[in-house]
Amino acid sequence: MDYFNYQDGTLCAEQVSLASLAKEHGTPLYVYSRATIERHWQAFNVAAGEREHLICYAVKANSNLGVLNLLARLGSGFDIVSGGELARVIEAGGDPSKVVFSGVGKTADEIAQALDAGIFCFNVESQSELERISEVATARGQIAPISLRINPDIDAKTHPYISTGLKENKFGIAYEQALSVYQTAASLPGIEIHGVDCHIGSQLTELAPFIEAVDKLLLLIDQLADVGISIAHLDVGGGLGVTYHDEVPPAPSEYAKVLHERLGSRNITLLFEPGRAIMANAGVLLTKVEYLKLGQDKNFALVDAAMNDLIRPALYGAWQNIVPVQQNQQAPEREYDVVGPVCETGDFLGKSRKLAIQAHDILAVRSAGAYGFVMSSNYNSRPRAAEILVDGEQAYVVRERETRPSLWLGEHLLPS
Ligand SMILES: Cc1ncc(COP(=O)(O)O)c(C=O)c1O
Ligand SMILES: N[C@@H](CCCC[NH3+])C(=O)O
Repeated sequence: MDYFNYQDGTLCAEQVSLASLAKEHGTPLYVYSRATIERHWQAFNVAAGEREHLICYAVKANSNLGVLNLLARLGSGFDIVSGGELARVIEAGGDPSKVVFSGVGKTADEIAQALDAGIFCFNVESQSELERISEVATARGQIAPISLRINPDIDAKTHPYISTGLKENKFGIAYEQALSVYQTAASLPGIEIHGVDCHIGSQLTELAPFIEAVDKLLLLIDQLADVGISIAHLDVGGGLGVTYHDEVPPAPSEYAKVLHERLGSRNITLLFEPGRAIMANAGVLLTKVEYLKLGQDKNFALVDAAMNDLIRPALYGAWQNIVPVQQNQQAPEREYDVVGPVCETGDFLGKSRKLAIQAHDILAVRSAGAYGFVMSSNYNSRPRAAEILVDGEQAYVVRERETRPSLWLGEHLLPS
């Protein structure tokens, strides 16, 4: 079931018409559905079943405070990659003791901040980071709970920019070195070994790479047991794909089923770090058609959202569905490139889309809830969009549109 559907010819988020939201709040506008977010999170929670587990939502996918608060209320954990994300989780009412801290470049300040907050686990990405965490913890009289992020050298079969589990990628500790780095970890004063972690990439649409990775990690866990290092949790990362176009990714239940089969009767807590699978199809980006530009070879629909609002099409050549929020009976159907006003040829939201539209119509870019607003920028001095969270018949502004003055807040002219 899709909570974004047409009711009387108008696309709605739950019970709220997107046309009316665009009218009231202006465009570009991000709109999220609470029911969808909750359903997607529960799909993981139910799939994890009776086994001890923690779902650590990947904050990077969408770090809006309203969204984080919603997930915190469900009892979610969080996967963070910066001190800023930790601060947002805490501000939103998230429980720091359910936070895992990933990322290849944690600074000493961020490590200290996470230790003080009492996070669940550091996902350590190199031996040098491990040593630094030990030093920071020891200096503060603390012990850091850690897992090592292992790079299993597996092809996730996704876009190269979001593939993270190959030897050539900067992420994690090489599988061959894992045992020896764990032994170093066991000898360091500020470190307590809790888990094994991996994350091989994002937007995976097949189970095979996940299974291959887990099998390698279970082998490692057995080798660790042989040298007296016991592992309490296995963090399988995020990465489960979604349907943007015609992909058919496995459901969380299918994914969890194979994990349960692999884990069998092992006494091990299972951690997931889903981001996209929870948020992508829980959000849309609304944009208004400003002009139609008809040409001999190409037609352009110039809209008021651009690559600064949603960079996925420009950055990865990503395809996201673009639909009118209201059927336009008057306009002829034509093929358009849907482009923004930014001065770059790469500034497009979609190419060769068949649409029956005219100026002032509102379009919805679907599947925009993950890696949408969070990757937006002020390029071309464009203010960032507002964000709305719909809950049944109610719509809440969870972030106000940037006003022009906020674009130069904190900037200074040279003294005269
Ligand atoms: C360490 C880590 N965990 C979780 C995620 C979330 O991934 P996804 O949004 O594909 O679920 C990412 C991003 O790819 C990541 O780098
Ligand atoms: N930003 C990427 C996903 C990045 C995953 C982060 N590790 C996307 O939009 O698909």
